[in-house]
Amino acid sequence: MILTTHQLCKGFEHPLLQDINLQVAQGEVVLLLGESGSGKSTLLNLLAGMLTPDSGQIEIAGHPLHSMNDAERTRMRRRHIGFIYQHYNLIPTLTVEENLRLPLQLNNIQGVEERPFQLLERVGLLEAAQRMPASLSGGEQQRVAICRALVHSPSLILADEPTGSLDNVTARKVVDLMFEQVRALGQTLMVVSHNEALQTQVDASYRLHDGHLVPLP
Ligand SMILES: Nc1ncnc2c1ncn2[C@@H]1O[C@H](COP(=O)(O)OP(=O)(O)OP(=O)(O)O)[C@@H](O)[C@H]1O
Repeated sequence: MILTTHQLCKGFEHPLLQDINLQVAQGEVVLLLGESGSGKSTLLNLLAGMLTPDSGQIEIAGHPLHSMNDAERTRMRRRHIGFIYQHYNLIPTLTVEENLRLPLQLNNIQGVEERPFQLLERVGLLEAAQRMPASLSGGEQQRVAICRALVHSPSLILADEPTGSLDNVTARKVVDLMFEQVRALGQTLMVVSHNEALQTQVDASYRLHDGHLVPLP
């Protein structure tokens, strides 16, 4: 398993996530649905090591996230997680190419100098390599962000409402492209969305409801 959680619990003023048990295998694409405020982003942030659980365990690629200190969790996140945000979160002062080189530099990954260009070509944005993010449309920025999440071949890609800022037509194209690239590269993805129709495009779907993770048929 690439991702395992055991009896994971998290609350703020009130209990939010209760006894979350989840298993995701290498290469699986998983959809997480749930009403606004049900805790979807909180669960993703726990899996990314950006929040710590109140109790329970999280293992990513066999590494026990729950028992790591802050520095270890940051290293783990950089190396093993690719994150796709609703608002793209590209670094505005770096070119598209430089944005894609950053995960490689942070992880000291060498010998893959062509990889940013190969990924940009796959998403139809090779000509945009030297442009600044602000000069790209929202859909184009999200295609770059998908490349950034894939570039260091992380164990797990987490996407939090990746099409939430896009119009319907662009959203559809971007999400299709994200699934296509993730599957072509054999990557593992967990995507949060409000779009129930995505259930037909994934391997497993869950709904967060009343603090519990309910598998959908
Ligand atoms: N750091 C925090 N401190 C206090 N409360 C928080 C914190 N983070 C999240 N919450 C609360 O936890 C609940 C769940 O938030 P979360 O963002 O995980 O929901 P969500 O399912 O992703 O919602 P949406 O679909 O609207 O993005 C909300 O009531 C939110 O206010």
